Amino acid sequence: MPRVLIIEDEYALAAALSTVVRRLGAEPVVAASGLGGLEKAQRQKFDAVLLDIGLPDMSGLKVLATLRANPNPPPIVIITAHGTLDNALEARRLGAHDYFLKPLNLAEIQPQLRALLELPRNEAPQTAASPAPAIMIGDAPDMQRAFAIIAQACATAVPVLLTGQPGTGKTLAAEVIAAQSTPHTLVIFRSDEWPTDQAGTVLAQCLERSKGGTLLIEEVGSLSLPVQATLCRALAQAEQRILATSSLPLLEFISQGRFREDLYYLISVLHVALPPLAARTGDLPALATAMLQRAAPDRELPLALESLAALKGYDWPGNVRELVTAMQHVAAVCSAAPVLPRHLPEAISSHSQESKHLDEALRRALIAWVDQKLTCPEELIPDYDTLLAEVEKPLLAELLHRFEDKPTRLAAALNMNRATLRRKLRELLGKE
Ligand SMILES: Nc1ncnc2c1ncn2[C@@H]1O[C@H](COP(=O)(O)OP(=O)(O)OP(=O)(O)O)[C@@H](O)[C@H]1O
Repeated sequence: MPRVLIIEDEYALAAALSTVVRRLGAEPVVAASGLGGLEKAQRQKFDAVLLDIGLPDMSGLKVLATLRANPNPPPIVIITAHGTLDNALEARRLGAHDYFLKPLNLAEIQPQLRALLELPRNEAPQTAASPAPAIMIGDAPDMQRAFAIIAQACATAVPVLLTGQPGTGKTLAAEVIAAQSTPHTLVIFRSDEWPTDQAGTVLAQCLERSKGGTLLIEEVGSLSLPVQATLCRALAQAEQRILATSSLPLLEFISQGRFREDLYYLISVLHVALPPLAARTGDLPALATAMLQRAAPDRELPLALESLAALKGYDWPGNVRELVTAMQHVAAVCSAAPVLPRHLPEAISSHSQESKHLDEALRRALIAWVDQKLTCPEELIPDYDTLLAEVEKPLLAELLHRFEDKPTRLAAALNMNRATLRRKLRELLGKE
């Protein structure tokens, strides 16, 4: 029986990971600290290691390096709460096989772990017939909410509606859910690909083919009203699980009489809303790194800070799909690391030009402001700390606003000392 070492100090997470490992027919061994994990790894042979970066006694990266220094180390998957580029790149550099972001979506981990352990199919009855879907990346609060519902969907067989702009990952999320259903047969029907007169027939065929498995109806809002009526009747005695996606505003369609309300309720027992990429720019470093690794698996292509800034400044109308293409472009044109703004597609790199203009505008405004402060007798010139406080005040107010007025989130995101931040908020903004 394969053995998996779980080095994780959060008891609940270690227990959940143990369940996943056991479900895969492997034996979990848990260590709650880095040293404990290293000791266990010395004594026993493991087929895989799940390693938390944030351990109480030592850095997970240190544990990773030590484990990797052994002859024939097993594949090591990093679990990190901070989806930062640095962590991910460092873990990759040290030879980590993969990394997962906290909070974990156990449903996603299962296929990855199964592939890692290379379990034969008969030892792993839950294995998806189709290849395991790619892992979904996302640390943003909206993505975490979506993951929580995806996890619930994986645990039941009720219909799920997945909504979001094109390219936000609706199909990917549906594939993740279908891979967890038994059996795993997934039939996909794309409503907007068929002329109205054929859609009904093709849908009926798909309903027949997917019996006992899952039917994914893509762009359900494109179905004509007669086909919607047929679907409603079919769903009353559905012999398959129904997943549906929509990038169209179904509720608006209902009020306009273009979408049946009863069908909406039938297909949306669970509702996963996937946020647009521009609303979760914090996920861009991890997403872009993963896409780059996929596009250039044999090369390390870290993104320069200016390139990251350009990615964050762009509005991503094509969402994650556009990011996938952008990183394929980078892999094709960038021959030596790091990835610079000039390696990005034109539409995106022009945003870094925009940020240069902004920097220039700020510099000019600052010159004018300093001129004004210094235009007085020398003894009246404010001291440096006063000037600095005047600049820092609007900066802090703006940053705090961006982090929902939550100093703890601001401190974590900008790597600030929490006590220092609180003091500054009190002194500069009068916030307690
Ligand atoms: N959270 C994510 N993590 C990793 N990859 C993602 C994520 N979301 C989307 N992708 C990738 O982005 C691409 C587009 O995703 P997908 O096809 O699922 O979008 P969609 O919302 O179904 O689009 P459409 O509405 O056009 O059908 C795919 O390559 C998918 O693997």
